[in-house]
Amino acid sequence: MYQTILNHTLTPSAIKKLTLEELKVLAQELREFIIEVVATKEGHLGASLGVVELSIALHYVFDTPYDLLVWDVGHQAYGHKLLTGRLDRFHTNRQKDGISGFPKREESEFDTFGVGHSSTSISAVLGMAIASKIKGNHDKQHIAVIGDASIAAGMAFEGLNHGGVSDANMLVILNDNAIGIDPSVGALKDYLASVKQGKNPRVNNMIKSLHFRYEGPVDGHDLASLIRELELLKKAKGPKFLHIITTKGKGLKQAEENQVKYHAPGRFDSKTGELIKSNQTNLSEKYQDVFGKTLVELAEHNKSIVGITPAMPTGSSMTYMMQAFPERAFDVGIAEQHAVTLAAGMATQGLLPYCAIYSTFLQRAYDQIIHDVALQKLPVVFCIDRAGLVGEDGATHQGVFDIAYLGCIPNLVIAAPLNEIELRNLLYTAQLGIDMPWAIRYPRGRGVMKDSWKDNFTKITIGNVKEFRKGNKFVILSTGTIGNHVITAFESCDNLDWGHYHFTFVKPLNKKVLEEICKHYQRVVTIEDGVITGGFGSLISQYIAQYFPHIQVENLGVKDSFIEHATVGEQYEECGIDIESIKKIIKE
Ligand SMILES: Cc1ncc(C[n+]2csc(CCOP(=O)(O)OP(=O)(O)O)c2C)c(N)n1
Ligand SMILES: CC(=O)[C@@H](O)[C@H](O)COP(=O)(O)O
Ligand SMILES: [Mg+2]
Repeated sequence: MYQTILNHTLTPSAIKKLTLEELKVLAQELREFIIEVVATKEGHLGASLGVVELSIALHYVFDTPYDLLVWDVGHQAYGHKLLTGRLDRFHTNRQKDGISGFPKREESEFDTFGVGHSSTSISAVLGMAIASKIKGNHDKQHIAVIGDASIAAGMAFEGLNHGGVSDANMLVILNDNAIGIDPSVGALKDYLASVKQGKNPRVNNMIKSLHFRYEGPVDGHDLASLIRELELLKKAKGPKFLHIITTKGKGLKQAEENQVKYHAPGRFDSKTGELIKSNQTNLSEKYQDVFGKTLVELAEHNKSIVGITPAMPTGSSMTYMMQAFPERAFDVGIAEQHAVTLAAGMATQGLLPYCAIYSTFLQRAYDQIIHDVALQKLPVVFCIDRAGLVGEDGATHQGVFDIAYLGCIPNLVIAAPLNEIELRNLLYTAQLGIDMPWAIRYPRGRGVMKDSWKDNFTKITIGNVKEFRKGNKFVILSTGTIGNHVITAFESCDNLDWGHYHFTFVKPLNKKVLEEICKHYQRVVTIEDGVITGGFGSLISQYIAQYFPHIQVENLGVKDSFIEHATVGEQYEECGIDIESIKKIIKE
């Protein structure tokens, strides 16, 4: 790997001394460096490649970190990280104790706002700009870089709506590459496309009508034009908007041609760009695919089923439903709140929406779950993907809160299958007829079944608890796929006096079985791959404290802290819910 201009001493003040030609070389080197590292260390690729010139131009023109720069989502900020003193550590990106894959305030003074969930940047910079004004600082600039998919979210519009009537020194840069993770959707996308084609000057009016000074569209890979525009906007006061056009994956042929796959491609050959295929054979199915394929099977027979995803068709495997029943499957863009209330509206009219949302992003739609769905007891099936620990995306993306935030909502069934077959049967059972919403949570990654999971469907009884082991003194109660760790741990421990029960349902909790368990055992250990406070462990502990106060309970799961980026295995270990930790508990 060579660097001439890009090197560890490079800082924004050094960048300012470079000529335009040198900046162009820097752009080339930055791309090569990102490609080389991401090829082996993995991570998000296409988005960062697309904003290489923008990253350089921003640090060249603005006085960062004095001027405050916020990257929306932050998956495109690798160039920014490399230009702000993190080149030496970039190979640790997303690894345990390494740098985060997203901007993070404690990591660098150049990371002015922690990000990971989309569409927060405009509100954040407006808040900063208003604070600067109140503190009497009128020359500071506050810049949000937001993508075309992220700007379509309600929250971004709320920020624009407020920003337009402020006289805050804010600059919103729309990085328009016409794609999110999957192709962008919605009317705004069409609107932006027509502006690019020069057909529709109305978009200027749309932004202008919100009282922003509008500039663009500008070629976001043309450094000279970018610098020129930014220099002009730097001098201007008040709310400003710059529309730039870029290509996601710019500079790597495959990433430009297959933008969905190269959003976060996994390992690839840095020279050829070809993906490196795993040589593992006989892999279990991914939970997302069990969901996606089962949904199609169910939808073939049950005409009331519809599918909804907010901007994650590939990630959630809603793509299967979209291909099989295009008129019954909806990608609504980054709009979790809308997705949930849309589902509620459909449910009032007799449809059965399967609303697939990552656990972490469902947090956005909390009020809608309570107010629009549960309160009205509407039959919506929340298919909560990426529930539990998610690995390298880290603290912003952990799906560890859902049991806690859903557990307190009345009129809601919460299920956590043990494996692919149970997930499939829960999806099946939900469409047999439900009189309230269901939430079915399942994790990122692959299942545990070595044989086919595509068995005949079996109805699951609400409140189902499965006894895996009978013991006499001690018992482990698990919910969800983490129960497989318990099963494996017991396989290598003989003659133990431990029992093990898997609770398919966290809500309603099967009190009858729980009572029998409590009468039989003296010590209870609960385990879950989510937060203990408010989670499965808390619910069990509450029950036991009330009715069997003599029983000793220990809760395993995520304690009161955010779990940072690492492999999922390392995160399990950190939380004490990996197989070895469980073995230790049962042996000791
Ligand atoms: C609230 C929320 N929902 C979904 C996501 C998942 N997500 C991450 S990046 C992304 C697409 C962003 O597209 P865009 O804003 O156009 O940026 P680009 O990747 O094209 O640079 C999505 C849907 C998220 N981070 N936050
Ligand atoms: C940046 C972002 O939010 C997504 O790209 C996320 O990283 C996707 O996660 P999965 O890899 O689990 O689909
Ligand atoms: Mg985009």
